[in-house]
Amino acid sequence: MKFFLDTADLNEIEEAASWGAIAGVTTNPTLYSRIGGKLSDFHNHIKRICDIVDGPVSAESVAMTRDEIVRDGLQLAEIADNVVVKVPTMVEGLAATKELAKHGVPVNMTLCFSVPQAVLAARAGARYISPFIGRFDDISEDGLEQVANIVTAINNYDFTSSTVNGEQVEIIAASVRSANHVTQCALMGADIATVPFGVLKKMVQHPLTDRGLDSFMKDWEKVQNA
Ligand SMILES: O=C(CO)[C@@H](O)[C@H](O)[C@H](O)[C@H](O)COP(=O)(O)O
Repeated sequence: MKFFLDTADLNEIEEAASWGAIAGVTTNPTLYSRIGGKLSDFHNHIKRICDIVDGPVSAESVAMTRDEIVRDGLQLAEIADNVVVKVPTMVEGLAATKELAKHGVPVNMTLCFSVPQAVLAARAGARYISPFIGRFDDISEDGLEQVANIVTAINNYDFTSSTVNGEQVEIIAASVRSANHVTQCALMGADIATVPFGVLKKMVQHPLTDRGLDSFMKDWEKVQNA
């Protein structure tokens, strides 16, 4: 399983990259607005992220029609070799994904909430598919179960004939809110979990690690004073 960082914050990306923990970054319009991002600086900002991270960096198109998404996507793909264009799972998005894949541009189909949406995304040539966990939990449904169904359905088939360079489509579990979400995603075989920095920090922690470390340090002090 790989981890992407779900943020547009350069400090968080630099810190997490220094831990050797992340294989990529995902951003979205909300995350960019959260850091006070400006439209005029968007492409430069994505470039800065691409310079820090040695792996795919998802940048979202906010266009709504096929042609606009394709135009937007081709421009985003020009920013750096590791840009992945994020496209919403909708009819225009599927058509744009097919077109972008033909141009050799990898697409991450986002806002995916069902097995049929995921299979359609894979057929259209998406390189990544992002089902959301937390948003289901927000409406009192089981987000983990939905993502597990999508992982199973996608793994039932070979979609390599549709993707750029015949690469295998990968599932990015998104809207991850807790370390337990990560545990369950790993057990169900999700390829990637994209996690906010706060969740990444919690993933490192365990109270028994802290307790064990504390007792080792105390015993080592005894050794020094013996
Ligand atoms: O779609 C992807 C990754 O491909 C993510 O960036 C996705 O937009 C985010 O995980 C979600 O928007 C965050 O969701 P939430 O925790 O705010 O509900």
